[in-house]
Amino acid sequence: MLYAVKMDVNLPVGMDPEEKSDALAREKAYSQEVQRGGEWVRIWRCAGQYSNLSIFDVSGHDRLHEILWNLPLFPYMDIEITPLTAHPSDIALES
Ligand SMILES: O=C(O)CC1=CCC(=O)O1
Repeated sequence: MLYAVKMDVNLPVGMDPEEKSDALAREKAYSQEVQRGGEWVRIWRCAGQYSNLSIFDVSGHDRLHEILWNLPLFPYMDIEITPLTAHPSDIALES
């Protein structure tokens, strides 16, 4: 199943700099590991926001939840999930 996921990151203003850089490094490593596995298809920065918009291709809700729950920055995120289905006007689906 395909999902569009928007993650808004809200790091605490007074976060310890070492804790912050450690969390960011772990976030990147974890994200890239899931990307290399093929389930995290793309990630974009939302221009002008500390947010990303990502596409996931996973087995279902439970697997998506597991991936997101394990993000090191999960405690600092607001997450909006949109399950995707085929659009009848998508020329990519023409045969
Ligand atoms: O958008 C961000 O900076 C948060 C994030 C999610 C995965 C990643 O590598 O960074």
